[in-house]
Amino acid sequence: MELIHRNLLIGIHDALQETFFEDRKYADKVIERLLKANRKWGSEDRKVVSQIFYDIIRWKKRLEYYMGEGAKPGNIYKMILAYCLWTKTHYKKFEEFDGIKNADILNKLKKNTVPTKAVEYSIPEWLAETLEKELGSKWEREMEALNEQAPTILRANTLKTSAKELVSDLNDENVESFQIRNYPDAIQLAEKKNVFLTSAFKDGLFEVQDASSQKIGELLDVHEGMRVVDACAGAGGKTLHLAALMKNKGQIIAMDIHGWKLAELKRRAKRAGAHNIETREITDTKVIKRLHEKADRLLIDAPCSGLGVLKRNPDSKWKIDQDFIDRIKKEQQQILQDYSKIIKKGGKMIYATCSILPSENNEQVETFLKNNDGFSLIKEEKIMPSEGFDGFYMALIQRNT
Ligand SMILES: C[S@@+](CC[C@H](N)C(=O)[O-])C[C@H]1O[C@@H](n2cnc3c(N)ncnc32)[C@H](O)[C@@H]1O
Repeated sequence: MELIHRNLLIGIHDALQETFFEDRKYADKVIERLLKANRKWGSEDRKVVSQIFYDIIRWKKRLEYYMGEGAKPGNIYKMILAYCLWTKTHYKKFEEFDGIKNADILNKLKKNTVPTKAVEYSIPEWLAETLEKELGSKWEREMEALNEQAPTILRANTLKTSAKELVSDLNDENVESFQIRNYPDAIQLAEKKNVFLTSAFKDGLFEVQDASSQKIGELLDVHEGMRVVDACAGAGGKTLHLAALMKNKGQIIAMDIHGWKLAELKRRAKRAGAHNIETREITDTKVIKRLHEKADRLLIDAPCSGLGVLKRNPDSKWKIDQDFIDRIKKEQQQILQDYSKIIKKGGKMIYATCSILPSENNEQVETFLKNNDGFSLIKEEKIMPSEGFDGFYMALIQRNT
């Protein structure tokens, strides 16, 4: 890789500044805006900018060690230089690098050791402790996988097409992809491309959705004509999958505490041709109470630490802390308690997260089942990032009485 154009360097710098130091600025949105504002950059330039931007976010703590100081608004060019030296990225001697002592960085690199596991895997010290406590020695394998780039996976919208047809349609638009064994509607891109520009996307033939996430819809065992509640629907990644699995028949009630996410869901549903979705913002407890014992199926895709999807959102490891995880765990148990009442007797629900911590996953389900003897576990699945796709947990639970 080469970093030889000054405007790309400045772009990467500004995007990192925003992501690291501004509140509520998320890497995916920051890079999207940067690339949109620079339409004249060619596809190779875009690739270089995205890769260096995401790699530096991923490896921030390790780079801070090589720099000999923590990241701050005044030293991000030094961090970019440390990255170029570490990864042997070819760069020009830009004026922005003037005055930075290469030798100090190179000396650290030459030692070829790092002081702690947290530096090695580039995560906060508290997170290394939490991962070790919860996963034992296998946490290192998972963190190694989480520091890789995620593949781009699409879900063919079976209301309009099939995975096989989608591969062929995308091929006609110069996007190479292939089907994935054991994931009936998933296809993987051969290389990163902006698929949102394709007519296949505009025609609603697919959604970007990781392969692990696609397993959740399938596990819920929905059928045409059922009433299904998606209680934490967000912008509807899984709702749209459920609509396709139900062949647009029956009713899906998609809920969330954030109305703006549901508005985005509606836009996506229109593009996908999904007509059986109704959205309801959760403004008070009555919204839930009205649905008690009304649903055949319930999906709780709970808010979580997001530690299973760090490949995709590496900045979140710098934005969360142990307090956040402790708080979210309390919410997860409360959501399970309150929302499980929505299922009819004999109905089923899924509790899912994109976390790899047992305390957010099976331990939550164990606590719930201990306190609610009318429910029983049918099946659970833990997908770890080292298996290739995102880390996810899902438990299928039946309401008996
Ligand atoms: C993991 S995300 C959902 C992702 C979504 N299901 C998808 O597939 O795209 C969790 C969602 O739960 C929502 N949420 C947080 N607290 C909630 C609560 N108490 N009740 C319902 N939704 C909640 C968040 O706004 C967020 O959209």
